[in-house]
Amino acid sequence: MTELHIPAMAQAIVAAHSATFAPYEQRLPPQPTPAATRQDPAYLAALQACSALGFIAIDAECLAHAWQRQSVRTSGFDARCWPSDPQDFGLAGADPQLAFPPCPRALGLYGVLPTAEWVGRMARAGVPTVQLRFKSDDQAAIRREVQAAVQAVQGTGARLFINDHWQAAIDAGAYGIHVGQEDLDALEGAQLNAIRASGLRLGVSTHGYAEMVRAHAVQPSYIALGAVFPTTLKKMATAPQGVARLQAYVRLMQQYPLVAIGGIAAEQFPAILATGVGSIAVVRALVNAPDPDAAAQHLLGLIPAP
Ligand SMILES: Cc1ncc(COP(=O)(O)OP(=O)(O)O)c(N)n1
Ligand SMILES: Cc1nc(C(=O)O)sc1CCOP(=O)(O)O
Ligand SMILES: [Mg+2]
Repeated sequence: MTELHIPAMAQAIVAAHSATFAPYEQRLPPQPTPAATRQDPAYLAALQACSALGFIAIDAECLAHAWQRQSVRTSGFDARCWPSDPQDFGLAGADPQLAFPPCPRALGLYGVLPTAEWVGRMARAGVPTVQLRFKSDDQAAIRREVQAAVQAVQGTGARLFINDHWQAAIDAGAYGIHVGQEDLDALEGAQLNAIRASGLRLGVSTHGYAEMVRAHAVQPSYIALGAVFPTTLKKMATAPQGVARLQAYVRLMQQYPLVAIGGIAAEQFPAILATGVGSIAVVRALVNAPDPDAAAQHLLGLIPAP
């Protein structure tokens, strides 16, 4: 394959996959093709094509490398074959010594909740996985809220993850910790080792291919995939991924328990579950519901119990 073929190869990829990513393509406009970091034809074609399909630069780069590795591994370039083999993304060969403790593949309905009171209420309603997402800089208030959340789930059987405040979570004996990419960047190696040594499970947020690869480097207990749909809860740095991308991520990340998050309401549960994720995380679908306990019962009826 010579450089003359690269535009044709890129067009073949776009032609084969634009229908798959079409429902959200309108929201994800073509991106500029980033500067190439290598010269292999499959890599160059995929870099152009994935940018045209709306993948941001870091994800187009990641996909282009995977497409190149796939072409070498299968001894040929096949535009129809969207990369989904972990080894093509450098995701194979986990080190069990460095992995965080496992959690169930299916975490079921996952309530992400602003206070310990909400955590207790939803745990008592039967939500099997809950997270305290308490945003504050007041260390004393954080410790109080985390301890109250740990107490609030006692006797309910709910698994409690603490968002962001990992030291308070360890000290209070929560089930696990959830961190985002920026939280991960801010953690020093010794701090990550301290979380691992604590025995708490670790969940990590991701918003595309590059972040999934980054998350894999720490071998967390689960990986969250978001934001699937637009959310008004917080300002997102990346566009909503849509169900087609979620499906592609689930195919690739089968080695992890997977949680879908972002703008998900009852109507979308069947489509999200059909992708194969084991858990759906929601905030507003519970917290903003006119009757949160009834909303929890409704959502619990839509998702298999873990
Ligand atoms: C289950 C789950 N997924 C993603 C997030 C988002 O975490 P993060 O990126 O750290 O952002 P903040 O929640 O801290 O604003 C989450 N909390 N839970
Ligand atoms: C807290 C959070 N993190 C997201 C991510 O994609 O990382 S989306 C999100 C908000 C989810 O709230 P709702 O269910 O109300 O849309
Ligand atoms: Mg965070």
